[in-house]
Amino acid sequence: MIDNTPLIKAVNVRKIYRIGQQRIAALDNINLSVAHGEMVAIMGQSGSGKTTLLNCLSGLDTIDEGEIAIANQNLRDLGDNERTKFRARHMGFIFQDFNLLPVLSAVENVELPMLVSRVPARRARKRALEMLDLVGLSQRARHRPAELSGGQRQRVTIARALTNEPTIVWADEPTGNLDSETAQEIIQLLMTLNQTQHQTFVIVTHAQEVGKQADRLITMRDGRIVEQG
Ligand SMILES: Nc1ncnc2c1ncn2[C@@H]1O[C@H](COP(=O)(O)OP(=O)(O)OP(=O)(O)O)[C@@H](O)[C@H]1O
Repeated sequence: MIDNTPLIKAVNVRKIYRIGQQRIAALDNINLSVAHGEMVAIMGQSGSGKTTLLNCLSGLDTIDEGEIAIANQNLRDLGDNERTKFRARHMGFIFQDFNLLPVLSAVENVELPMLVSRVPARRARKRALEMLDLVGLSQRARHRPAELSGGQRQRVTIARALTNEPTIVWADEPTGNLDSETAQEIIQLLMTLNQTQHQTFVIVTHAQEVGKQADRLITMRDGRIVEQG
């Protein structure tokens, strides 16, 4: 049977930040659906709510109104611990600043989420090496982050995000700390993973190139989606 349910569904989502008397509607009536295998870019000016949207969709942050369902699971129905487990099982994350552990080698960084999920050590090592191969870094498996270039570090982060075969990978400014040539390589890698592995990506970015190459571009302004091409 064909599964037509969207992988990500957000209905009338609002998120308010309160600082003293001030209320900021960081997300204002967001409605959004993302299908399995889509590559979606979220763009918009600084402060328009992109990171807030990513954090709310991924359950890192809570919402004030509306509903968010991921793979048919309403996030509201999960307690904190359950939400953490749900994230570990279904989601991978890529951030601008890589978030790699400096004392671990590339392969150890990549296998970490698997060891946390209690994958046996030998299997985790094998898969981590396969993932590093997939992102073109097999020759650097024993290097620590400080011994890698920015682009190579981001490849390690991407390999780590994909190890647990996540349903969705969220990326917040994945090329933000990279020069334009390296950024283009990373975008190309994400596109290839989207096409060959059918990996669903939701990417917050300022890079026009990502917006142009994604299946769909969502533009935000003042907490609202103003365009969903
Ligand atoms: N923890 C917080 N407390 C209060 N206000 C916040 C908080 N986080 C974000 N905001 C406000 O919410 C709005 C949306 O912020 P957000 O970080 O989502 O924007 P963004 O589009 O990701 O910006 P940038 O491109 O600069 O990263 C902004 O007005 C911001 O000042």
